[in-house]
Amino acid sequence: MKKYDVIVIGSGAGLDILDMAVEHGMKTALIDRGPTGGTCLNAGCIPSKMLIFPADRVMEIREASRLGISAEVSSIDFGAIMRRMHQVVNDDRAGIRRYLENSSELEFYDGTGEFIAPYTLQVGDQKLKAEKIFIAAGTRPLLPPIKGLDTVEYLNNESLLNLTHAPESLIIIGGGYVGVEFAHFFEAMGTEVTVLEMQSTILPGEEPEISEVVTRALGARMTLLTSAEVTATGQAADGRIEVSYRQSGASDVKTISAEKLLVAAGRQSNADLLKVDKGGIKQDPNGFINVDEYLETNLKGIYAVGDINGRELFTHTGHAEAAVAAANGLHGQREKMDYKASPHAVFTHPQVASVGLSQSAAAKEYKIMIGRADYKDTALGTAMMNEDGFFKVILQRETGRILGAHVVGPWASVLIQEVINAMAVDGGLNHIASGIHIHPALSEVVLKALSNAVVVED
Ligand SMILES: Cc1cc2nc3c(=O)[nH]c(=O)nc-3n(C[C@H](O)[C@H](O)[C@H](O)COP(=O)(O)OP(=O)(O)OC[C@H]3O[C@@H](n4cnc5c(N)ncnc54)[C@H](O)[C@@H]3O)c2cc1C
Ligand SMILES: NC(=O)c1ccc[n+]([C@@H]2O[C@H](COP(=O)([O-])OP(=O)(O)OC[C@H]3O[C@@H](n4cnc5c(N)ncnc54)[C@H](O)[C@@H]3O)[C@@H](O)[C@H]2O)c1
Repeated sequence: MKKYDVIVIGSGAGLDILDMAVEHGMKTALIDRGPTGGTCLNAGCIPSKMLIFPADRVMEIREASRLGISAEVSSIDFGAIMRRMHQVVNDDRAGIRRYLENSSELEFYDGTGEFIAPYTLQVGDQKLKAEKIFIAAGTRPLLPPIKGLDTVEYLNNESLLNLTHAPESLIIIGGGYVGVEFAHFFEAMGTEVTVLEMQSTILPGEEPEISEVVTRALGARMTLLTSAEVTATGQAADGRIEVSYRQSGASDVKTISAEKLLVAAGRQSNADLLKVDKGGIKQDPNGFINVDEYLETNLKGIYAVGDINGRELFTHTGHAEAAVAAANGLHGQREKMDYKASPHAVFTHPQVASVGLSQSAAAKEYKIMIGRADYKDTALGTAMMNEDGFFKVILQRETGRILGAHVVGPWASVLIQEVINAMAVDGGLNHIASGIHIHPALSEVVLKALSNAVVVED
């Protein structure tokens, strides 16, 4: 049995904690089954955005005609786009691996860890023990209960990265984050795309008016079927994938087919691979690890951060949680994880970004004011001839504190940042307005939305 001060499981957000433990001279082990660097680097944020950036350029070229520029995409080297993505991912992964394998300050266990008792893990034939354990073992693609799915060759966010040509047609199950980001990418690459979403709208977690804008924009480029639950899949003799779905209210089942199928139906916790139940660690009914506001599990000294605690499945949140868990677990502090200004962005076309409460959630808890400005209300938005983009803020009526903000349109993920910063310090209009805004920049839409805030009657 090898004894450590600290064991970290997972090389995504877990690496932050590993670094801090090593910096403090603690005897530290990392267990990771790979690919090194975790989901974000290998099959999530990085490869998807390496692909979406060229897709955004395709859309700029297609949309240039409304500015009087006549241009068209004459050809796309899909292979080159994929190779560039692999190069970036492989280089980064190799760099992390070199550090893990060569560092004399930590011990790297390259394999699947399993709890065999509280505070005790096994990797292969090695047994490890520590009083401080940080679980950052992430999630994997969820396989929805669809008849026949195990008999067809479907893609997920990992396997699609191995495509060498853009499929002629693609059906995507799920109109959430992964679904709408890859729908944008593949359509821009020339694929005929159909998205099936069982909720009544795509991006069901966003403000309804934001989902509407995205639906209009993507709907002009592809088929979007909402309230459509996929019930069965099969493979036709010619290799095409058949997908059967029922739309709510309809009694008949319809079947469509395509060259490829992408399953983008959510994520499943990796806590089962880690056998956390044998370690006495409690999970919720969906298998995510229960943590308190300090990110500690039911066992003292064992923390769970990132996707595996099921709170928010975003890289930036995982890193913020890692900082809190490290402060508590390594430095003996009592810091609570604060999600109030935890944002997200969806890199589809148009981009979506959001932070804090939705309008309906805010109205349940507070008396509110709403401010909205369209991109076209600003000089640059007018120059861009942007018709649909807007920025919405939700304020607490009595205090003017920002409770939430929601954006759809170009650079949404960047525009929202100043609101995130203001929210992090419980700020309002004054926090945003105290900085002079460059004219004529798109950031004026943020200031305009806040200045337009009006009382919403209960
Ligand atoms: C297609 C896609 C695009 C995304 N885009 C974005 C984005 O743009 N922005 C954003 O913020 N988020 C994005 N996300 C979400 C983001 O990737 C995740 O929230 C983040 O990677 C989770 O990090 P983590 O450290 O919790 O887990 P992971 O990065 O998944 O790391 C877990 C590690 O633990 C290892 N592991 C698991 N079980 C064991 C075990 N038993 N023993 C040893 N090792 C184990 C795994 O192999 C893995 O290396 C995206 C996700 C997907 C799927
Ligand atoms: N830009 C980003 O930050 C980003 C990008 C991609 C993924 N992510 C993270 O990864 C997570 C997983 O993404 P995701 O898109 O796989 O999950 P998701 O939960 O966002 O969306 C899955 C969708 O699939 C639908 N669905 C499930 N079963 C279905 C069926 N049988 N028929 C039709 N529709 C069905 C669900 O209703 C849901 O809307 C996200 O929640 C997010 O946290 C983040």
